[in-house]
Amino acid sequence: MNIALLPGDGIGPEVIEQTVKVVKAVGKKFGHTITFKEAVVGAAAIDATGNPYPDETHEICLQADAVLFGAIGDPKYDNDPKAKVRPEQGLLAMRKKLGLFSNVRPTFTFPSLIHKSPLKKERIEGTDLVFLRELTGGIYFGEPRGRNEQGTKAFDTNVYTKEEITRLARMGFEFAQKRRKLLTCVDKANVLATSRLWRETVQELEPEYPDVKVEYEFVDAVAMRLIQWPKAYDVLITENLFGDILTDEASVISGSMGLMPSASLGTDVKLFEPIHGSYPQAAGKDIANPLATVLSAAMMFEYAFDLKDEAKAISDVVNLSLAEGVVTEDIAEESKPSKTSEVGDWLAAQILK
Ligand SMILES: NC(=O)c1ccc[n+]([C@@H]2O[C@H](COP(=O)([O-])OP(=O)(O)OC[C@H]3O[C@@H](n4cnc5c(N)ncnc54)[C@H](O)[C@@H]3O)[C@@H](O)[C@H]2O)c1
Ligand SMILES: CC(C)[C@H](C(=O)O)[C@@H](O)C(=O)O
Ligand SMILES: [Mg+2]
Repeated sequence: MNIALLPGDGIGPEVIEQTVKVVKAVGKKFGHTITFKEAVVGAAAIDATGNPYPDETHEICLQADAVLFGAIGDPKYDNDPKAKVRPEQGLLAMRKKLGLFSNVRPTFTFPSLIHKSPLKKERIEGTDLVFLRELTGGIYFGEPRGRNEQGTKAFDTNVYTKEEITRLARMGFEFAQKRRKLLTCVDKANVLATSRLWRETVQELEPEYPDVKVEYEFVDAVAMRLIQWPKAYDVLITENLFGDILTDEASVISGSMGLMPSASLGTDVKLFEPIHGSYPQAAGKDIANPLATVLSAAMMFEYAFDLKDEAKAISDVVNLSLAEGVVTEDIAEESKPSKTSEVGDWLAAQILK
């Protein structure tokens, strides 16, 4: 297996480093030869080449069997709205050029962490839902975008084609068929033309999947119901921006942003990334939670290589680390939290035990 590593910025390199330890341990235990090739992306790539997603990085991704991505983003760009080149452009260009149209973002609870969520135990215990966030369309990419000549007016355009909606929705139906057979289409069809096309398209597909029950809900209502009664959901499909926002919200159910993994799937190579960002306040401090990225590697074994035992070996040791309290400060109890690097070492050692 040839894996491209894109650590990126902030805590990205630290969480990727721990994940590599875990992936290497899995390779050793199960007898896989795994090679890694590192490439720059984000602010690190701007510093090195002027381009947040250089051609060389793209080539390395295309040649890989899977990509592991850390995070991008740097306060020097976040605080300068006039910056012409931004790390986030690298992330978006990467998703677009690699054809990663579906970002699979599961939300689940960890038995030993239920009490870390600010939400009531009985509401969240047993939550098991998955968002399929459309990733290469919508307002993130629509044209025209920009400002008027005077710079006093700014605009973004939300665009979706039927084809873009159909391929994401079909994936949603297929996920639902393998799970609890409930699909929720999240939109704002009472206001937006794009959302009405989403609703219409999904309605047209319904007869092809008679075993799947489909519900249509407005995004504002889902924002509320998601934390009020998360167990009401199974598979949710939605556009790029709504999915971005709702999945950060959903991370509260599990207890920390540092826990939630994702898989970006599409037409070509598959990419695996935590849902969190570069958490600049923690960069270089060895305190960030590496588990979202480690669990993204579990998704890699499952989705890219169809190796379920290897994926389970990772999720099992993650659960063990949580139960035994070998965790970073965001989820640690009063006892001394472990460092990012200590969690990585512990997980790798456990896998090889
Ligand atoms: N996919 C990505 O690369 C991605 C995603 C989101 C944000 N960003 C970028 O990251 C930068 C920071 O953005 P932000 O502060 O809004 O989001 P963020 O996800 O980096 O951090 C938000 C908060 O979540 C928590 N958190 C995030 N990751 C954690 C981890 N591994 N362990 C423990 N706690 C964690 C922290 O409390 C943090 O303050 C920005 O430049 C933004 O553009 C990148
Ligand atoms: C950094 C940003 C462009 C990105 C997004 O909005 O997709 C992030 O929030 C994410 O969730 O991966
Ligand atoms: Mg986000």
